[in-house]
Amino acid sequence: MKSVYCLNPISNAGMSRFDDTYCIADSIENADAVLLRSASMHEMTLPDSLLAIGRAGAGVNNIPLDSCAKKGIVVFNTPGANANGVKELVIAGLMLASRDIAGGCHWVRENKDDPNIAKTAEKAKKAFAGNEIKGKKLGVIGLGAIGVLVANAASELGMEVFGCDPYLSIQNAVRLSHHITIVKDNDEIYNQCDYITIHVPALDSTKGMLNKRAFDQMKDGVKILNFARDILVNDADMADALASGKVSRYVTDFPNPAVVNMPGALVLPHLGASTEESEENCAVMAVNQIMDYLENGNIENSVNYPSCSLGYRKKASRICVCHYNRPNVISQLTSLFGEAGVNISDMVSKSRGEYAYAMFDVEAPVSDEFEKKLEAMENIIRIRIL
Ligand SMILES: NC(=O)C1=CN([C@@H]2O[C@H](COP(=O)(O)OP(=O)(O)OC[C@H]3O[C@@H](n4cnc5c(N)ncnc54)[C@H](O)[C@@H]3O)[C@@H](O)[C@H]2O)C=CC1
Ligand SMILES: O=C(O)C(=O)COP(=O)(O)O
Repeated sequence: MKSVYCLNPISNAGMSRFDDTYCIADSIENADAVLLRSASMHEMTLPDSLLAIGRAGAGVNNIPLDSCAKKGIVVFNTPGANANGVKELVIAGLMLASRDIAGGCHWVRENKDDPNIAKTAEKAKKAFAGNEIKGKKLGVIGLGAIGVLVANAASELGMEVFGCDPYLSIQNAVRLSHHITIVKDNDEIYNQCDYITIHVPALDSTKGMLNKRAFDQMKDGVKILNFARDILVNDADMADALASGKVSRYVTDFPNPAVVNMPGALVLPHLGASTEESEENCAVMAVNQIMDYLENGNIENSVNYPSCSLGYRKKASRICVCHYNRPNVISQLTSLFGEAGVNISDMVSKSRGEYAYAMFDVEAPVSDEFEKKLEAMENIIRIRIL
């Protein structure tokens, strides 16, 4: 029986795919797999039993990817599965930044006991007037699953859209509307856009990228949207930019003690992916990937190991090897197979940075002694015999 532990509630659309060879554990101890959304795993002690982590979502800055790789724990995410949910909220964010919808609603609530509210509203409304987004320039930083959808939707709404992504993938490039202007660096976006929305992962290289240097290049009164991660924006510099009027609105999906106290900031409680549809899509994708890894050893959409597949397991045994990406590992493995008289009927080997993964289908079951020999080899992180 394989044991799965959930650190966050995961949609039943995904959980119901687990058959009776799985149990949902109430502790991480002895778990084979963990499923989660935004819970942080950085301070957790992970059991030796843990083989896989499935992030039902895109961002993986809540998971210690490298220390997991070193323990042979494969971490998966669900690319694109919640992108439409986020796109729709970003479009709402553009409206919230342009029209004082929040201020207007607040005024109505505050005046709810006024019997003449209909008449008073007609006088009060001028305080909440705004601008239209049509014809304005939008800069999209990061043209991944979400950025492309936001760029295309904003263009459909009549905005002039500029996008920047130094690592733009071919798949995303072909999804991008031909109305979008691709620029070479973010400075071109900072210089000319009325609205800027950021859709990059939280990495050491992107942390604090929207800072004083960036704000100084922007147009006065620029509106910033952050539905990616709070640490992408330098909060102290944002507070100054809002106070000086350089930034006229900051719409963010990430409350923290600094941002909730900034006048001009409109803060949502991380709602981007909180739609029934996104929760279902992410859960189904995460569970499918975890089941395929636990049952067949196949890796799809991992963020710390390469993609690697031999399809469904049909032979007597499948040997799956997490190892360091160093010379000679595969030849040493295949020599050991040869010495033990184990015939390989199919194999695949892939690498990703410092780590690599290999799978061997063999004709006959292998002994415990053979497994121990494989485990004892240099540069081997984990051996799994299925
Ligand atoms: N508010 C919410 O609920 C959600 C937030 N997110 C956040 O949004 C981020 C993006 O999500 P997806 O679009 O699905 O991911 P993705 O991986 O499809 O796209 C990220 C894009 O950023 C690009 N990129 C990386 N560094 C860059 C840089 N310095 N400048 C410009 N582009 C750069 C990459 O090349 C990639 O195309 C996630 O990492 C996550 O932090 C994702 C889903 C929900
Ligand atoms: O997928 C992401 O990166 C998100 O930020 C969504 O997070 P959530 O699953 O809503 O906790």
